[in-house]
Amino acid sequence: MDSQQVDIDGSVLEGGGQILRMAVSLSAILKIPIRVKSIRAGRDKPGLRAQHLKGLEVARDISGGKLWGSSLHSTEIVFHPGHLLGGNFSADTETAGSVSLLIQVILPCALFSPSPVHLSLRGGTNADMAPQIDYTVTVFKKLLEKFGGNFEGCIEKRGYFPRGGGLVHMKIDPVSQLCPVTLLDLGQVTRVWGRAFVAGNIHVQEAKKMAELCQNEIKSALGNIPVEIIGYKESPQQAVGNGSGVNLFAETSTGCILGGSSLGKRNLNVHEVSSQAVKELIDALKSGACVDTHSQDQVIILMALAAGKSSIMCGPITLHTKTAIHIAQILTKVCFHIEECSDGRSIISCEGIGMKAVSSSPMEH
Ligand SMILES: Nc1ncnc2c1ncn2[C@@H]1O[C@H](COP(=O)(O)OP(=O)(O)OP(=O)(O)O)[C@@H](O)[C@H]1O
Repeated sequence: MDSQQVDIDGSVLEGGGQILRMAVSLSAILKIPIRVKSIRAGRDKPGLRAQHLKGLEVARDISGGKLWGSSLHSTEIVFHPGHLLGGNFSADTETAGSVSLLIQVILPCALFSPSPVHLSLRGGTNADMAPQIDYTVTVFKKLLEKFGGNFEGCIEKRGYFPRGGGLVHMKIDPVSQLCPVTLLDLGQVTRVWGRAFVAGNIHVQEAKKMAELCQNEIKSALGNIPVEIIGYKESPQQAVGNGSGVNLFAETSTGCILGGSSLGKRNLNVHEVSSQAVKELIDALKSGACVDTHSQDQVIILMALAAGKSSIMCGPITLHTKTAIHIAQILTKVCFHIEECSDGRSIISCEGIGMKAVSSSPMEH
């Protein structure tokens, strides 16, 4: 290991799990040993939760690295990466801990592995405070494709709070380099689609009602464009436990894709669940930003690693995005610029480092 160990403060800005995920991914890709302290100090229950722990363990394995301090509730870890590997990897959060957040830490590593990476990930597929898996395989996938990356995702089983138990398979193809992306014009909305789902002991009529409500609200907000929201019940073979929610997506004439989503909760009725998702989507579209508030922080790592200048029109910069930029700047030394427009939007740009994948690995997993 020739680089010096870098200290990362997990309490800065958002102070959540994203700091750990980004730091570990970049550490593995750039082969920079790190120590992350004060992990999730900004959260009610600081330290590693199952989802963070399992993500770390796969990052360790995919990078042939060494990990110290990785136990539940630990607030400090040391990670020394080795060489990235292709092959098969699996993780199980054993809770409703989000599969999408496992993907957030593993996928960037897999992009720079010497051969395809196959993942089998168990946990919550549609969990709160995280991308629903539908968002990852639709919105994030399309954005990743713009950077020249790709993956195939297969949702074999869905899992909800509190049991989890969902199962997602992914195949991630390595890139030689990521290409930079310019997204400055939202264009016109050309199509909205989505799904309202229920599973377990919730009646299919709830899903159908949510779909109808979303369809009507979107039509009245956006006018005469194709809108197709389906409502259905997951079969018992396709889902573990009870759950419900909505995932909406909009595509525009300039190739942008934005999402809005919500999850059913005991104290929310179908009107509230559908309105939440519609509001998220319509607010994002009305802001004129080319990415929604959630993708905003998720593309930062791709921008930093791409070969050349990326510029993306965003809405007001979120704390998650500021945090992602902070970590990317420490580890890649890339300088991000934020240009504030008079209408409240912001353009994030940076000259990425042009990270190259290694062409062969000493040992496959
Ligand atoms: N509804 C949503 N749709 C898409 N992405 C989401 C959604 N909600 C949250 N995210 C994304 O999930 C990630 C959550 O990061 P955060 O630091 O809060 O992680 P965490 O691991 O859940 O940790 P913690 O429990 O410490 O908050 C961010 O990338 C955020 O953009």
